[in-house]
Amino acid sequence: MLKIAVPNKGALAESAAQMLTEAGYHQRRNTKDLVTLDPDNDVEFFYLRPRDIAIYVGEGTLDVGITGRDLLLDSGAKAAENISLGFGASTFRFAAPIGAMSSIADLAGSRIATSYPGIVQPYLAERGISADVVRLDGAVESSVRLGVADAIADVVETGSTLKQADLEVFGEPILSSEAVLITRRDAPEPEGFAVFKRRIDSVLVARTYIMMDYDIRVDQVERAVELTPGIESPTVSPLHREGWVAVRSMVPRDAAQKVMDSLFEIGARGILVTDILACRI
Ligand SMILES: Nc1ncnc2c1ncn2[C@@H]1O[C@H](COP(=O)(O)OP(=O)(O)OP(=O)(O)O)[C@@H](O)[C@H]1O
Ligand SMILES: O=P(O)(O)OC[C@H]1O[C@H](OP(=O)(O)OP(=O)(O)O)[C@H](O)[C@@H]1O
Ligand SMILES: [Mg+2]
Repeated sequence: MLKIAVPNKGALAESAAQMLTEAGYHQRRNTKDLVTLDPDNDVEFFYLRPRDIAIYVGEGTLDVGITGRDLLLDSGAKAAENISLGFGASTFRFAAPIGAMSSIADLAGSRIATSYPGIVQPYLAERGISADVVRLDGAVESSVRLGVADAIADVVETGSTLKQADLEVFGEPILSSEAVLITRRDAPEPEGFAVFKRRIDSVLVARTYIMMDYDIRVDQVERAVELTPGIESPTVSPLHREGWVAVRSMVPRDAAQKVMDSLFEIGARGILVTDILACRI
């Protein structure tokens, strides 16, 4: 049975559970549940702190995990990223009081508060910057005002927490993070992982693409198909009306409106877009 670690709370928990539900897995009913068995799919889910998930997977106690790329790197665990999951996006950045620092060289000799010393320490060492890293559990933005640090390195999503603390980012982003699927590094693929991965891949495809149907004159099919090449190749079916065909093709969701405009301009009619609920590509 495949053992899968899922964030029990925090920024990634809800989206992870949603993705697993879309992939056809049974998720816990109560947010206090620690474990859920899904015997129909031969998997077991363990709800853990996102920060601890890479440790369990790296040790081989659990086969697969969903966590943040930043948490994976910070842990130093023997786990590797398998697929990025397209949610929980954030950047990891240095910040300091407005006007105080403008490049990472300004960090030399300073105190830097962070919950991610496993990322910050090697980052500074590689650049030959010597600074004191102060490890805090959370609410790192308050540390400068409270006098325990001169700068911070933390997760930034909207930037509103930094703003509230009168801090501003400086230097290049240390890292771009998002939720990732992880497995043990340098280990054989766990039994059942291929099916699990295919199901997750399918959710990603179903979210990224829509299905587009339209009718077009035969003499315009080649131009239309260039606009909607699909993944393999579009389906072209005859229509009862002489000289016309029906085309069905998958189109990236974010391009759908533009593609419809272009199709309409070359004479396509009855252009319909539908969501893909599930798929195997
Ligand atoms: N707005 C956000 N705030 C915090 N983390 C975010 C945000 N957006 C995405 N993430 C990602 O979520 C993960 C951190 O999750 P979470 O905040 O639950 O962990 P934590 O900070 O260690 O735990 P907690 O906040 O419960 O103490 C990281 O991978 C981070 O990049
Ligand atoms: O850029 P923003 O949209 O403001 O989001 C980033 C903030 O959110 C997170 O904190 P979280 O709520 O996880 O609390 P924590 O600091 O206690 O972990 C993160 O640590 C930042 O503080
Ligand atoms: Mg947090």
